[in-house]
Amino acid sequence: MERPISEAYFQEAGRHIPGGVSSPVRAFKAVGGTPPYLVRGEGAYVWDVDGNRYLDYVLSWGPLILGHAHPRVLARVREVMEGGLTFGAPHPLEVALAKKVKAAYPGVELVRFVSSGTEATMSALRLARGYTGRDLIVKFRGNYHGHADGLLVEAGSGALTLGVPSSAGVPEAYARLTLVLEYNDAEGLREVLRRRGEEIAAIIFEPVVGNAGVLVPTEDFLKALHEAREFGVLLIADEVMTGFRLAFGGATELFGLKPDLVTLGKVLGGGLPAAAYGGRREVMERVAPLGPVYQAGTLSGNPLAMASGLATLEILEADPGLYAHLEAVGARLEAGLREVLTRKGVPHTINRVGSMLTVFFTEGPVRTFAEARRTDTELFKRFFHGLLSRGVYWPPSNFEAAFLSTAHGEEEVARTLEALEGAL
Ligand SMILES: Cc1ncc(COP(=O)(O)O)c(C=O)c1O
Ligand SMILES: N[C@H](C=O)CCC(=O)O
Repeated sequence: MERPISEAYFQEAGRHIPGGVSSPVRAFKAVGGTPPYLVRGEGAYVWDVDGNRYLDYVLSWGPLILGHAHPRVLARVREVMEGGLTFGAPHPLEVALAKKVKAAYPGVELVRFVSSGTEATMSALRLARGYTGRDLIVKFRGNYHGHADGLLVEAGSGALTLGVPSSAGVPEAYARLTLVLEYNDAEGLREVLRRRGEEIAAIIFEPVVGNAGVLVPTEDFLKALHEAREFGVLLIADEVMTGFRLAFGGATELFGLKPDLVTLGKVLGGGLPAAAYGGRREVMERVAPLGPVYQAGTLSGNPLAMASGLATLEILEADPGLYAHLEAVGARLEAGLREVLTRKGVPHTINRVGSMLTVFFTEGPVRTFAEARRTDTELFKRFFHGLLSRGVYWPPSNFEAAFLSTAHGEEEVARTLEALEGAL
């Protein structure tokens, strides 16, 4: 598969944009080679400028749960666009989308829209600090919550892939306010709560981790997280990746979580930049203009993003069978990958929840960040390029989740397994 036009663009981009990309994970640093310049998508497939077609498991890193260019989503965006792009004023679609969020997350009494997951988590933490009057926060090793200072401490995703999990430019004094614990270490968490619980404003966590590859929470870990509330600590479920993906009510619904605040993004915007944070009225009433915690955004609640998000959520809400489809196709893909890798004698562990999946190239179990790092990244590179050259676009790092959309089905699973056989 040749990509001369993508290669020329990437070379030129490097002269104008750091690393040639607008977000580091796109640069293929973990796997080498040139990223395809994607210019068109339809359903489960994307096309690059060179005319190559790929089966897409990146799906813009999660938002496109209905696949690319869903006709009803595009139609709604077009219709709203005709009236203008943005007003910087309240818009009826914000009200409609807020109601949808509340229907999906019964614990959310008030919700504020922002434009990225980073803004959502950053704002939720500011709110938690403003509400509790405490400074410390807790996060987990290998979890990624966007690139706000204080959250870029032992972070997952691109930060982990590029080996800079604790970013330069984050003042040490600031990083010291972030306590980093092991994901799935319930006893470690309990111990910290006993010692410092009364200084901690909030615990932020990925309910199913996607940013160290997929890690599934243990029951005891989820229990320990909820015990934090006995110390007056706010629990923030970062559902930017899992929200509306694992179920309509995300991981909160799937695992029966009771967070004080939830952060959302990705699927919420249906492919345009929308994100949100929300929770109990008493906490959310501290946000300006009701309360003293300031947070604002020129394009927050942008009508186009509200329209694509609303159209996406309406489709998901109207047909619960879509989640059953994602689960069935996910299970089929998982079983097929396992069968091929086992038959070829490749050591592996597959972690999957619904439509999020990672193949780690190590014996399992893989429940923690340390276990995830045991994956054979050299083997992953060959897996990735073996698939890419056969027209299957897998996330270009082992520390990411592959996503399915409702447009993925039996045919796509078969195509993937065939590509894997060829690659191996
Ligand atoms: C769990 C989680 N939280 C927060 C973010 C940050 O979102 P964004 O990239 O929209 O800033 C991401 C993804 O980037 C994420 O996966
Ligand atoms: N893992 C990240 C978000 O979920 C990938 C997106 C990015 O950093 O560009």
